[in-house]
Amino acid sequence: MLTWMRRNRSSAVEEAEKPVETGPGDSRSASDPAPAKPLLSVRNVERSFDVGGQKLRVLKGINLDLYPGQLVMLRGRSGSGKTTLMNMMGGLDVPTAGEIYFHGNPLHEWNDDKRTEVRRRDIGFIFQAYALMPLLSAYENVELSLRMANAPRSEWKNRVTSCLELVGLAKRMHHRPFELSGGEQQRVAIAKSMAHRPSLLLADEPTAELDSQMAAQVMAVFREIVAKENVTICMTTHDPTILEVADHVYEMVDGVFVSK
Ligand SMILES: Nc1ncnc2c1ncn2[C@@H]1O[C@H](COP(=O)(O)OP(=O)(O)OP(=O)(O)O)[C@@H](O)[C@H]1O
Repeated sequence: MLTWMRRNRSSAVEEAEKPVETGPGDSRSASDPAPAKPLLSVRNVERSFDVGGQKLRVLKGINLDLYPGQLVMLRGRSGSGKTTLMNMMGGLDVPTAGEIYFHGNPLHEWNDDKRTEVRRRDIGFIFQAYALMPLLSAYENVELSLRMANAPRSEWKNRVTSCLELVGLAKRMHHRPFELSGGEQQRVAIAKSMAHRPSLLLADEPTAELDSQMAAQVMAVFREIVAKENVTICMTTHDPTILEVADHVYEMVDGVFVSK
């Protein structure tokens, strides 16, 4: 219950948490608010796997900060290490070396149970394949995520309805996945991933299965969620046509970030 209420922030707080743009022309005075703290920080992260007795170095010293209210993209060739990094940002895996802080907490030091708890409460995942329950309607799929997050039952109806409205599916609420297009199914998956009010949404190739028009709709929904829900979205993509929607793009080549 507390968790649920904690995420219902006032708009004043949301404004205060937005990142402050700084740059060469920035003329912030002493009275201006301090820059926002990162929601998630990745510091010198490395990840290796043992493959057939050999050490395979996949991530070779990654640094990244995600701020509240940002849409960030990771771009790179297949095999460059994007999913490996996302798995660690979401607490599904831990680095071989380096540190990951989520809300200032050392995710890299936490055991599996503690990371699972944070994941359930405060992180949402969106995958390339939509991960919906086939026999449940769009409404029931989204409701399921509130049940699993132990949100109070009295909140379910309003929250499910508003999430499905936000992704533009108010009129498709009672359709089951097979009665929806790929783009609509992905938008249900987005509504499902954000219903419990996570502060971070991680999306691995969310537009890979979609045509360009459906991909554009999904990206418009992402921008809307970032603006209205005070959530940070980090997604991977191969698609150069959607990069302009991002606040920041990290380009990954062979386990390191390179400047574009
Ligand atoms: N558990 C694992 N054990 C061994 N090797 C792994 C493991 N996970 C990932 N790898 C290897 O790490 C490399 C990077 O994989 P990763 O899935 O992170 O790339 P990616 O950039 O997300 O690729 P794609 O765009 O195709 O999804 C690949 O060579 C992969 O085979």
